[in-house]
Amino acid sequence: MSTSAPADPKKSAHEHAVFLSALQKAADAYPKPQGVKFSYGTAGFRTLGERLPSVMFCCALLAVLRSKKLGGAAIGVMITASHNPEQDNGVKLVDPSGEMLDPTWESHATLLANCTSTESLITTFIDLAHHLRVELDACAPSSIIYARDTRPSGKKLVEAFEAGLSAFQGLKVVDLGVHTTPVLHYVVRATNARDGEQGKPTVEGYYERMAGAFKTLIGNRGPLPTLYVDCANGVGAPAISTLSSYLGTSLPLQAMNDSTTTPGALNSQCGADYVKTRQALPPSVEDAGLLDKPDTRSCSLDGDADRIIYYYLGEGGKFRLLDGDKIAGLVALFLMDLVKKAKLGQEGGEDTAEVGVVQTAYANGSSTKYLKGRGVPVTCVPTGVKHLHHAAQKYDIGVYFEANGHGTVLFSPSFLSTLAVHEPTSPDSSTATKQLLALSQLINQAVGDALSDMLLVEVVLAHRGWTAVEWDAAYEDLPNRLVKVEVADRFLFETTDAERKLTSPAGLQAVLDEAVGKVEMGRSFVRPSGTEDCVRVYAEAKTTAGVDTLATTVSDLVKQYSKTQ
Ligand SMILES: CC(=O)N[C@H]1[C@@H](OP(=O)(O)O)O[C@H](CO)[C@@H](O)[C@@H]1O
Ligand SMILES: [Mg+2]
Repeated sequence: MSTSAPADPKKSAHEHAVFLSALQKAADAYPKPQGVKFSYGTAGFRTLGERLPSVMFCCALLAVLRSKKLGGAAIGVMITASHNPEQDNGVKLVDPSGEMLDPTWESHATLLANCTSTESLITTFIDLAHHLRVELDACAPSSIIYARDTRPSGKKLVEAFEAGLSAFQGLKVVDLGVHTTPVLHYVVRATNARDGEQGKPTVEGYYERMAGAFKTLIGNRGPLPTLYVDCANGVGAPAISTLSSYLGTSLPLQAMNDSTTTPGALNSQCGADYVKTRQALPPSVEDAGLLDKPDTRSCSLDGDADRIIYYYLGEGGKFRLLDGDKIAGLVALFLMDLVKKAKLGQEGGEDTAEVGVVQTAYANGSSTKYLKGRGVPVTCVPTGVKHLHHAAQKYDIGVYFEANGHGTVLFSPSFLSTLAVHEPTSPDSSTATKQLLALSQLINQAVGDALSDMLLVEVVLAHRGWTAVEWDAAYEDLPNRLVKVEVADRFLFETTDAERKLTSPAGLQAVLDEAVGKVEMGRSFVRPSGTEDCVRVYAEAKTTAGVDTLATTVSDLVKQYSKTQ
């Protein structure tokens, strides 16, 4: 197994035998359920919580392997199923930088999770370690940080995960307990950073850094009007309560849907996904009548608090959605103004930094037009945060958001170095430079984060002196529809051009183009979901009638072509 000669072969062989026996004993308690095929997708493993104990065990083995492979760097493990129903759960690994697991390791996770016996699991694991040239002995350091959300199945899944860890000697293990997904990503990133340059690697460090930067940015503009936060009855509820205590009076937060113990309440009739897909208020928020007061804004988090959607009631009590696209527009233009004011160029010249926005094909056409019309470079990438994150890293300041409210803003290391040594030539440029530095601390640099994004929106609104109404005035969304179509085999559907065109089934794209051409300002695309067993159809058009026709026509064509293959 080892490529280098062990110092004491006898001792080493003995240790290995002890390890194998411990692994076998632990694994026997977590057999793979029969008839289930697990797959590590965009968001890790995700299915009914009761099916996942064996997967959790495997994830412990893989996390240790990855940490040892990376010289003992801390690897994160998050147990959550985000916006999915309460009975679901899931698990994903987080790389040392706080980003999603390296995609080349996803197949290793799938391989381990599908082993049907303890023997095959152990053989597969040992072979994998050999193939990846990883030393499994206790001398090779390994460090794991894990957390879970509030789902009832979480506790048992943590036990299964810990059973996997227990087979190894000399691990450094940190159990953060019940926290949001972005907290876990932050702590992993900060733990692996040099000299605390990403903040203190603790939960307290996360809240302190964010709240401190917020107070700096708000200055004497506070206290802001109360913000109503729908917590989806998930882990966002305790997180909002903790954040509130750090914020003091600078931003009064009133939590709604904050019951984490009511059975079945999680993500039910509330939360960011509900609001975005239904384009309506959660019934509980409507009943509370809180938004009837003028200019009151509200937001919804998802079940693990990495997504956020804003909304308010406009003229005549009409529901108005402020989604990920609207957040990206608000934030990108604010950052561009700050970069300009900071005069980062030579001898007080103007901007040298590029602020870009990354979207997916789900971004509303009006948002893309709005950004491009204001000189903001826009990149379109396939669905999934890892694609957006990587594309955003190419800009000095990369703003990325999925329309559903998952996103963040990344500051490149070279841009941050420029800011750090910049010598402002005027009070305005000095203020803007300080504000950009504070923003880089406010905004989660590892992953989309509902709490940090919420504070970012509040900062921009306060600086602009805007309510939700002025923010919303940027552009009018084109009417749009998102439809799920159930087909026998969604993998028949293959895409190209950032998922905007189909290459299979043969001939379908040509008839789709024809259908789109018949509708004024029509746009539509079809792709297989990466997280659910369905094909998704997106359509938008100038009018509601047009978009309804287009969505129905395209869905019908999808059904028809899925049968003719
Ligand atoms: C249209 C849509 O909202 N798709 C979601 C959904 O992906 P699908 O591959 O479409 O199932 O879940 C992903 C993971 O949470 C998220 O990144 C993505 O935005
Ligand atoms: Mg989520």
